[in-house]
Amino acid sequence: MSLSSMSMLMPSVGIWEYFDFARVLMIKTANLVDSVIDGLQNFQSHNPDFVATTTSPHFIAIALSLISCLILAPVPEAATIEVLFSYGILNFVYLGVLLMLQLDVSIIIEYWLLPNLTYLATCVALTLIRRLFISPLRRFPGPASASVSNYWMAKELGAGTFSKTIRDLHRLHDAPVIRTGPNEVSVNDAAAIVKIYSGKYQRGSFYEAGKLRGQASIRETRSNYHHTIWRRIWDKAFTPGELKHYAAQTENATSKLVNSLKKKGGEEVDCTKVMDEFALDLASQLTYGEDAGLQDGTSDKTYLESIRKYLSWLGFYATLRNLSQMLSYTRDPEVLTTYCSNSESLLINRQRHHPDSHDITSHLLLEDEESRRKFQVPLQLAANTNFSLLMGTSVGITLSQTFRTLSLKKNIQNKLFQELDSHIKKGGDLSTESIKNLPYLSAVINESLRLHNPFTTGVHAAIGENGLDMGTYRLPPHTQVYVPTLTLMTDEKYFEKAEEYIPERWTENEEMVKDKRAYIPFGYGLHACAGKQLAINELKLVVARVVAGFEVNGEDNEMEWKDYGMVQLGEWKGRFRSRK
Ligand code: HEM
Repeated sequence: MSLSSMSMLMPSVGIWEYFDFARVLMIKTANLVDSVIDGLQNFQSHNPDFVATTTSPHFIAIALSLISCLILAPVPEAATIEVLFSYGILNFVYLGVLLMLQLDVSIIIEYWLLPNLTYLATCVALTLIRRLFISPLRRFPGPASASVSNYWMAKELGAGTFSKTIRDLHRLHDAPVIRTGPNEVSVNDAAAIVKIYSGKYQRGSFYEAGKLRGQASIRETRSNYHHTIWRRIWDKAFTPGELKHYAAQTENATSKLVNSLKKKGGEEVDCTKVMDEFALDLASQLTYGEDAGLQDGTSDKTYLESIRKYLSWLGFYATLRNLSQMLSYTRDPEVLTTYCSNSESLLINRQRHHPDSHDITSHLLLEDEESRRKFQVPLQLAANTNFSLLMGTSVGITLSQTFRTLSLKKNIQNKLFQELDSHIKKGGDLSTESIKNLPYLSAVINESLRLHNPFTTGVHAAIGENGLDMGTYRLPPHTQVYVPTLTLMTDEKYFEKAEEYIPERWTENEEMVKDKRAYIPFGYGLHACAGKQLAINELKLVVARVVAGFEVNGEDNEMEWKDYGMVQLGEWKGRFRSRK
C-alpha cells in the first residue's frame, strides 16, 4: 500500500484532527526517509565502512543529543513542557514513519526504542558533565549533589532544614558564595544586596510554583508589569489612615489574648499554639473582617496544620521547577486544595455577609487608578487575600520566639517592663500610637526580627543579562540567586556577638551592628514587605501588653523550628503570671 493511500484511510474527524499536523509531517518525513535511504544506499556502496559507523542509529542518537544539549544549554529557563512536547511529537512522527514503512518489531526496537534510550542517556551524561565540569558556578563550594540536581535543595526545603544547612555551609567554607543548585547560589554578602535586588530585578524561578490554582499573588508574580500595578493596589491597604483602623482591631484582639492568658492564672500554656492561633485570627480579621475562629474553637482545627503541610509541599516542589511546571497541568493536589479551601471560604463568607467590611480585601477589590486594572475575581483575588493571611500568621512565629527569649533573659524582660511601667506612670497608655516610640521596646522588636525572623531562607532572584561582578567573585547572567537571611543576620562580620539576643545593639551599643546593610528583616527593594508597618505595630503592641501584664516564664528547652520558606515552630510551654 502506498503512503498516500494509507493516509487516505486515516479518519479526518474527531481525535485525528488534533494529529493533522503530525500526519502531514509523517508523510513528508517518510518520503524524505525513502529518498535519504536511496541516497545512503548509493553512498554506502562506495564507502561501506564509514557508512556502517555513521548511520548506526546509536551514533545518530548521540549526535542528536549533542545538538539538543548545545541548543538548550544557553537557554536560561527552558520551558519543560515545550521541550517535552517537542521531543514527544518528533518521536511520535518518527515512530509513525517506522510503522508506516511496515517494519518488523525487532527493527522498530533497534531503530526507535534503543536509539531513544541512547539519546536520553547521552543527554543525561552531557548535562552532568556540563554542570560538574563546565559550568562557571563550579568554582563555588557546595555539596556535590547540589551541583548536579535541584533535588538536594528540594529535599532540604521539604524537610525544613534549608536555612540552617545553608548557614552551616557558609561557615564551613568561610565563603560568601555557596553553590546550592546546578544554576543556583546562595550569596551571603551585604554589599551584594543592593546589586541583586535593585530596580526591576527579575524574581527567581522559585516563585513559579507558588501560583495557587494557576494564579500568583503579589509575591509570586514574576512579571514586573503586573507587580507594579498590584503593588499600587496593595500599598493603598497600608496608608497611615488604614493602619490606624487596623490598630484599633489589633488592640481589641490583643485585649482578648491578654484576658485569656489571665484566665489561665499562670498555668503552663502551649505558647506556640496560642500565638499561632492569635496571629491567624488577627490576620483573618484584618484581611476578611472576621476572625478565623481558631481561639474560640469554632473553626476547622486543622487550619494551622494545613498551612504547615502546604509550606512543606511548596518548599519541595518550588525548587523542582520542571516538576512543578508539569504538576500545574494536573489536578490540584489535596494539600493545596485543603490549604486554599479554608481561606477561600472566609473570602466567600466576607463577600456574602459583610461585603462592606473595611479590611485589606476591601482595598484589593478596588482598581488601580493609574492603569484602571484590578485583580480578577475570584482566583487572582483569592491568591492575594490568601497571601495576606499567610503573612499575618508569620507575626505569631516572631511572638512565640520573643516570649521564649524574654523568659530566658530575665534582665531584658525586666528592663522592658520598667520602660513600660514608667511610660504608664507618666500617663501613657498601651495603645499602638502611644508606645510606638518607646526605645527599648523598639530595640526588642528589632532584635527579634533579626534573630526570630519568620523568613529565614531569603528572596530568590535571577541575575540579569550582564551578570553580577562583585570584584572578588562574579556570577554569570541568569544565575538563580538568594541572600540567605538567617546566615546574613547571624554573621559575626555584620553583628557583634551575632548569635546573642542583645536589644542594646539598637540603642546605646550601636557599634554592635557593624554593617546595617545586613539587616533586612522585611526584604529589600521592589518586593520588600508591604505590610512592614502593620507587622511592627502588631509585634510592639502584643509584646508591650503581655510584658506589662505578665511575668513570662517557661521551659528552658531548645525550641525546635523548621523553615519551609516560612518558619514553623515546635512546641514551647510558657507561663504567664499576672504582675500584681
Ligand atoms: C514579622 C512579620 C513579617 C515579616 C518579617 C515580613 C517579611 C516579609 C518579607 C521578607 C517579604 C518578601 C520580600 C520579597 O519577597 O522581596 C515580605 C513580603 C510581603 N509582605 Fe511581609 N512580613 C511580615 C508580615 C507581613 C504582614 C502582617 C503583612 C500584611 C498582610 C505583610 C505583607 C506583605 C506583602 C503584601 C508582601 C509582598 C510584597 C511584594 O511582593 O511587593 N507582611 N514580607
